Amino acid sequence: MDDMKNAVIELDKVVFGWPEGQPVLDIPVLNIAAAERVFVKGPSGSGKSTLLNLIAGIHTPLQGRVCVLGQALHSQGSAWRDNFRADHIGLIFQQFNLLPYLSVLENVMLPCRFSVARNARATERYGSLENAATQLLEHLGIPRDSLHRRGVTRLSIGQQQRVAAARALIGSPELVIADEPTSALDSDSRNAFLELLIRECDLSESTLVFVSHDSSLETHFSQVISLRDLNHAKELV
Ligand SMILES: Nc1ncnc2c1ncn2[C@@H]1O[C@H](COP(=O)(O)OP(=O)(O)OP(=O)(O)O)[C@@H](O)[C@H]1O
Repeated sequence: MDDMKNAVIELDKVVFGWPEGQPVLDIPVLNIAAAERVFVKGPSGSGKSTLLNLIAGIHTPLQGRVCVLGQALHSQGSAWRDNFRADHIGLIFQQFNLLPYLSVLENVMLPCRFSVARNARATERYGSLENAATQLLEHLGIPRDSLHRRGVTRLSIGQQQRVAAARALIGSPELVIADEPTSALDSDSRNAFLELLIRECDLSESTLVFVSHDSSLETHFSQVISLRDLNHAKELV
């Protein structure tokens, strides 16, 4: 029971399938505790992104319970889940999803425009939103002045990925979810990026759930989940 109290993510008898298809996920149980660094691995098509989308409340299950930070996402409507995600979850996507018409700083500050709670946490910790974004970018290796006011399209892929990480981390969300954010990088850059990401998650006490098909990254994490083992959906086993 103590584990459950401490759980940031709890999945119970979760089944998810696309309309008119067989279930792609059938997960009897998954508990992830606060402050864990979780690596989710599995072959292409095994449902890694789908699992992340369930945890983020982007999708809801056909059956079962998905609880995040003690909230039952499966029984809430999409507007509630959108607000919950904005307040509590930082997302890093494979394609980064930065807004091309905004500067680096504006992209990083964006989540705080949609969440009073994250805005308040960022401002409290760093004095102002702009200072929060500036500090985070510097921690992640994007130096001030030269780059911060630039449009994001004028950055390298590695730099864009760090901007995406700063955007996910601003306002210290309790949960950071990253979907293959290192796939465009060489292995040295992957390791350097991961070390920075984990250090920042430690500083903001965020739980990290990180998906990759690159098993060499496993050593950075406190918990490794294999979708082959976790997922009982028949066609994927
Ligand atoms: N929008 C969609 N509509 C229908 N089927 C989908 C959709 N998105 C994904 N799928 C299917 O769901 C299954 C799981 O996909 P998912 O993207 O979660 O896998 P993944 O493990 O993240 O793959 P990859 O490593 O290639 O990104 C796959 O069979 C995929 O074809």
